[in-house]
Amino acid sequence: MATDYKIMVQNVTKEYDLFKTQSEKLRAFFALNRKPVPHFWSLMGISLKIMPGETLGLIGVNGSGKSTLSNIISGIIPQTTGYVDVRGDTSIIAIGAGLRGNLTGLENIRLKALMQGLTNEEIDGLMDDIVSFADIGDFLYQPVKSYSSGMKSRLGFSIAVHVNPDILIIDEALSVGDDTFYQKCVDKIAEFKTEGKTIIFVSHSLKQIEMLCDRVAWIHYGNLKELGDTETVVKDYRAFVKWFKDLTKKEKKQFQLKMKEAQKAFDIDAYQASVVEDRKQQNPAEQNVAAKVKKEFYGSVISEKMSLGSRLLTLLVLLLLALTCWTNVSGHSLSEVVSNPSSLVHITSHVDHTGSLRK
Ligand SMILES: Nc1ncnc2c1ncn2[C@@H]1O[C@H](COP(=O)(O)OP(=O)(O)OP(=O)(O)O)[C@@H](O)[C@H]1O
Repeated sequence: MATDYKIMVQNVTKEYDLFKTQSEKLRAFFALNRKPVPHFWSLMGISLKIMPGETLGLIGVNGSGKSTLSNIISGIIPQTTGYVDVRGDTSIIAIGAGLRGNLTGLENIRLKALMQGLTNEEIDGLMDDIVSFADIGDFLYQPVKSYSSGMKSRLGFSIAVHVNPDILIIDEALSVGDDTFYQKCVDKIAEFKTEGKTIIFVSHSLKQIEMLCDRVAWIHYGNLKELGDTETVVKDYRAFVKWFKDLTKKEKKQFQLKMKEAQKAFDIDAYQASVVEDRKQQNPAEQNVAAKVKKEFYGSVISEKMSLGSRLLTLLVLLLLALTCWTNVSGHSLSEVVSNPSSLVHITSHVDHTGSLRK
């Protein structure tokens, strides 16, 4: 049944503005005439469903959008368009994901568990198990910023599997551990599978994918290239990797450039129009398709961009704030300044011998 899914992702896109510096970002924020900023579409319309108890693998070359998708599903970052329905609590394990560098391992355990909704008593009850699974010795009392990536992964994995999530998202976390820890994680994942939990498993290791996943989604430069049973998708992906490896250095560069250019040139309005057209063809009797699709695209997302009106309002508030501060410093009353703005340049306040501000 279509409603049986645990996770549904529909027409999900993710756009990044490519500012070179922070000051460029700030200038663009206050600019009233929007200069075109280079964009990059990390995801260009992903739709898929994940069933309860299923382990779905995410594969694809570096930068194809796997982490972006898993971060959107786990709620770490918002999508630009589209609908994401996650029916249950998620716990994401990526190398160091959600760990605070300045806090010790122990403090991180408590913080992450509290954020997952556990009480202090429940955390006390789990602490020994989490510590023993992570097995990082005295590093537990050190700030996480001093950890190696393997240690971060151990701690992150241990916390994530012990807070008992419905949905486990594992993003490359097994790639940095040693063999013993790797085996422990694989056993834990197998245990989760038998308990019927839903797992998203992101990995470059096709062997791990083949061993653990029921189905696989191949993400290819922001698109869902293939979704299907593990054997077929992994076979097709291997063929692509072989094809790519056989290219000359120049051809490889050209191919990558072409794919990245397509991600920069992606037209969200044209994509939306194509979704409307597909839907009309599939279901000619359906009414108000364009309006429905628009709602599905933007109904559940908060715009990350401010409208011109909001920017003008922010600018006005900041100016008023600056004026109030300056009026205060100048020692004049607000009504004086309003009736005679030039009084602002004549500061009447001074600091007396006790260090207090006097008018
Ligand atoms: N904050 C950001 N700003 C701009 N671009 C970003 C940002 N985060 C990710 N990207 C870009 O989005 C694309 C997808 O990145 P993502 O990390 O999802 O890929 P991935 O498939 O997980 O890669 P990998 O296998 O290397 O981990 C990349 O081209 C990346 O450079």
